[in-house]
Amino acid sequence: MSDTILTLTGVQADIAQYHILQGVDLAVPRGAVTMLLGRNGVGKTTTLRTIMGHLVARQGVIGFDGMDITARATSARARLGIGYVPENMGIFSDLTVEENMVLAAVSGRLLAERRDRIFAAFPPLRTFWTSDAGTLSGGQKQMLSIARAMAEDRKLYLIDEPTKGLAPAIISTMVAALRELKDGGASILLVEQNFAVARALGDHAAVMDDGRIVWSGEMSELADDAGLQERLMGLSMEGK
Ligand SMILES: Nc1ncnc2c1ncn2[C@@H]1O[C@H](COP(=O)(O)OP(=O)(O)OP(=O)(O)O)[C@@H](O)[C@H]1O
Repeated sequence: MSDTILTLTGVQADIAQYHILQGVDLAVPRGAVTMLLGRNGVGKTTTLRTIMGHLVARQGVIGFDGMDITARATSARARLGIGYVPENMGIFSDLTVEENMVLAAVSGRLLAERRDRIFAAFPPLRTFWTSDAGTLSGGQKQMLSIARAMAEDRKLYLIDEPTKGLAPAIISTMVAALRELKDGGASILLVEQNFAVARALGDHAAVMDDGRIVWSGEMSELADDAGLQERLMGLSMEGK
């Protein structure tokens, strides 16, 4: 079994007439957290969407767990074990928390053991289990969206800005839950603007600029080098 679960080689993708991904080369190690970092608008979300198949790569190869998935449908990628937590959360407001979870389980059943693990990671979901998801707070919705990705065992989680707009206390809950997911052996590719969160969770980092990966290495190396952070990501990431 290769140590790398996902590889992107020269991946290019367009949104309408715009050439957004301009040749992304990325290797995501198995059983670790890789942070995908970079300034606003450089193509991080587009990279996740292209890996999931919501956008079609017009050039390049996406390899997952030893297979070429470049031409596979999104549903096939999900069946192979890729879970995606989009930034806009992708939850159903009119359904209860429980119904949202059951729908997320491919088998249509949520195992009790898995449900208990999710309750342990996100206690508010137990409290609001029978409430409509639309009535949850922003942080609780974010928890539900990550919990939905955990409804089945995934080989790889793609998670887009899970702490965006959350209060500091909720950010710690989110970090603890993501750490638990990581400790369970999951491979995670995580887009994050909060550098403290990136530092706390990341094993590896890849930095994007203008539709390409411009740096990759150990998260600790980037975290310890303020000059490198400034050069790669600008002052906006500093001190966060
Ligand atoms: N539907 C769209 N139509 C046109 N351009 C788009 C569309 N969606 C994204 N873009 C553009 O594609 C580029 C990459 O966007 P993307 O969302 O991938 O960036 P990002 O790195 O995730 O940024 P952020 O950190 O701000 O979320 C941006 O310039 C954005 O304006």
